[in-house]
Amino acid sequence: MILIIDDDIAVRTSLLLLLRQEGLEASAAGTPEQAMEAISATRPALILLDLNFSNRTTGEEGMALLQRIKTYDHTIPVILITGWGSIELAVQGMKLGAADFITKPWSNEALLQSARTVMALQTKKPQRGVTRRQLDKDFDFRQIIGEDPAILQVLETIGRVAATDASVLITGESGTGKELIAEAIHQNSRRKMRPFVKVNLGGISASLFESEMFGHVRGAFTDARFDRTGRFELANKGTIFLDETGDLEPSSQVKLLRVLQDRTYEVLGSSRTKTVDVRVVCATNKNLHQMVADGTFREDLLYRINLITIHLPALRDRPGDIPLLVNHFVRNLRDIYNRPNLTVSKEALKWLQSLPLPGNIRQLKNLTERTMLVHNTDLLEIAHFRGQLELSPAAKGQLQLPGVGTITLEDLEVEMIRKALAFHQNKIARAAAALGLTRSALYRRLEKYNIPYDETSD
Ligand SMILES: Nc1ncnc2c1ncn2[C@@H]1O[C@H](COP(=O)(O)OP(=O)(O)OP(=O)(O)O)[C@@H](O)[C@H]1O
Repeated sequence: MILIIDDDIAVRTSLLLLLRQEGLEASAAGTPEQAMEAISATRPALILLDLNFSNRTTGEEGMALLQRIKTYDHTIPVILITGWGSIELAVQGMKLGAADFITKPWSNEALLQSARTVMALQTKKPQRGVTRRQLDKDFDFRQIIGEDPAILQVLETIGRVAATDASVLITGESGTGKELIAEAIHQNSRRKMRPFVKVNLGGISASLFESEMFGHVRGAFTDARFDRTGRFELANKGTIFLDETGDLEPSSQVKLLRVLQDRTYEVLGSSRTKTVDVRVVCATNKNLHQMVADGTFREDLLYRINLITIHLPALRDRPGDIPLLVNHFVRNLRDIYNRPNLTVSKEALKWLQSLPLPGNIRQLKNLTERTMLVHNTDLLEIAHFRGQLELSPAAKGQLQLPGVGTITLEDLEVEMIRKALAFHQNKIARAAAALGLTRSALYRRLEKYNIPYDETSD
């Protein structure tokens, strides 16, 4: 049962009608007392709460009621209804544990989508300790290689939320697989036969945002010689993947918020309002919470896009997956380049695990491909990879040497050895591999420079 709480009888009636028409059971309360009574009589599956309760528009009463509900039973999901002008109230409510918010005047599609999503998510509880085998039985994750517990948890979340329309925010460093995960969400959803439209928001200037996203009609502006279909229309019924969300300029953020809020937009140069039915998946390698604190990203937009957040670990935090990934890339390369006997030595796989790989999976993939293209041998060894790593732009870009005369070569060597030991938690073999030395060569230097080390760690 869905409980509608609003003191305005017109709102109560129209919401009751809307929900019942959709076959959803609903009842309504007009005062906080009635609401609490109804909640204690039957636990609702969802509450729709108008924050601008009573004639006062401060939202105080609504907020107090939200708090009462959450204290009584924090597991009941609450969707807030607020005026567009009082969106900060909704943000405050989200912090108090509301599941979502919609703005008045609401669009019926947006409201129903939100209500269904929130209720669907309620029925699916996170599972701990799922195995890769279990996940592969239930979902299609063929493209995603990985068995690290952090990745399995990511896959568990995707599996759980894919079937709902929940907006998903994917965070993680560059090259960790955000786009691949976005595709997997789409592939495992009921929208999979419909379009998956990727938009790089970082590449769209504020002046072009509307025409790119919503389209334009001929003559809408000087250069508009033809009609243009916007990305939202292309993605209708499917999924829109908004990459580099953190790079969106402030004036575009508010336009995006509007369409995500109401599921409606206007094509540039036309006064007709269009409705869109999309699932939204966003990705960024920026820290949006920090950006909100700095005032460069809208807090209401953040709440709108991150009903579910998925964080992808850096590759260096899941070194166990490196051999699996390399072998997967090699399998593909065998077919692509017709090198059926291509393999990577065990030692090389181990050595690759010791690299910091700031470019993550993309860097590993490129490194494997480059190494295999340059060396016409079937067995790829450490030396083959090392040569290519030194050439890698990621490694070169990182290298910032101190000024000439400020440090001796010996000092630099000592610093680098210490850094490698710290990075690999004093594991001599790993530190040596990362430095391009044999273990005995590293031991010699440790003795020479009097650097303390743990003999038992090797
Ligand atoms: N788990 C994985 N298994 C196999 N391949 C992967 C995996 N994760 C990423 N890749 C591959 O690594 C490359 C980079 O992945 P992707 O483009 O999804 O990263 P990203 O996080 O979106 O990067 P960016 O932030 O730079 O856009 C792609 O070629 C992708 O296919």
